[in-house]
Amino acid sequence: MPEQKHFPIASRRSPLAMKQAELVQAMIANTADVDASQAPVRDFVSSGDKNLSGSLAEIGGKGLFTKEIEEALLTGEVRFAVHSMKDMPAVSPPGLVMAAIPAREDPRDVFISSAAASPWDLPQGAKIGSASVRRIAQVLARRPDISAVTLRGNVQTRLQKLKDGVADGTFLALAGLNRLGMAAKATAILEPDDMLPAVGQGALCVQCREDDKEAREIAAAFHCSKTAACIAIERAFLAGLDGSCRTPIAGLAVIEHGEIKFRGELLSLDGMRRFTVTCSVPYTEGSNDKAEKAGAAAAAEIRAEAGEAFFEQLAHL
Ligand SMILES: NCc1[nH]cc(CCC(=O)O)c1CC(=O)O
Repeated sequence: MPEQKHFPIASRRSPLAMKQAELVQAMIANTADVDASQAPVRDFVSSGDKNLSGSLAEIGGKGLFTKEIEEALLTGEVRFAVHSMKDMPAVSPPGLVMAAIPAREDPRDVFISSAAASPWDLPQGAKIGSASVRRIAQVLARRPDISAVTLRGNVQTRLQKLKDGVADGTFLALAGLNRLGMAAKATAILEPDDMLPAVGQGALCVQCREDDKEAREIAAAFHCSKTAACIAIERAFLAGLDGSCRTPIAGLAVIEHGEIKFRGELLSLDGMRRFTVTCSVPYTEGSNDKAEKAGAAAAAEIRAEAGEAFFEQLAHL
């Protein structure tokens, strides 16, 4: 009798996370000698999802959304886990690997509001709702008159809170809206020059146990090496700066004419100080060494410009 293949996929329970896991389930079914029923999606409630009060920074930051799922991978309860790349901590926990980075969705942010066509057109003293220190700092940098309230929860919850009048506008990743078929909810798509996205935004991470050769081989078939090169430079930049979600950090790499072009940004929480760096390196398929070095160098450049006092101040908040 042939061996029964079983490749359960772990996901967070939110509608977006489940949708992302289903996308990966289809990739697995497409590439491997496995059908979807052999790769069921299992949902996990993370401590990040249970705790909807306060900002991400207050309740413990990155890692909060991935811990339970990583444990299930390590025990063998699941063979794959699907995460949003931007929620991944800078370092992989021991025993686990990023087995695949599928092709990236649109990395841009969107603005949602019934009060203005863009965040820059909001009335004087308007209130934005967000839990992202990056988005808040980026708005404050241009509109110091605007105030921010914490707005968390999944896409649906946030849209409802906006309707309830909790804030005059909010921001979401276009990738999430696209995957949920909800892009029509966007009032405006923000170009990276206007709002540089979070590192990893729009990309997924398919995680496996390091010693699970069979699962890793399946994942390799839907790995996108161009996306991975962009993620390599972005995450090296993030790691070189701090890596937590308490710091307003943005970064985006794109590949154009064989070059990886990167822009990174560091802001103070109030948006009053803003440091930008750009760099480019040749794209080499299959090797991300140069990309990683360039991301680390970009971080070092910004660190030197901002000065260590800038980081010490953040650490004491
Ligand atoms: N921080 C939560 C989170 N993690 C990933 C996404 C969106 C999907 C993506 O960036 O791939 C979101 C929601 C949002 O920022 O709107």
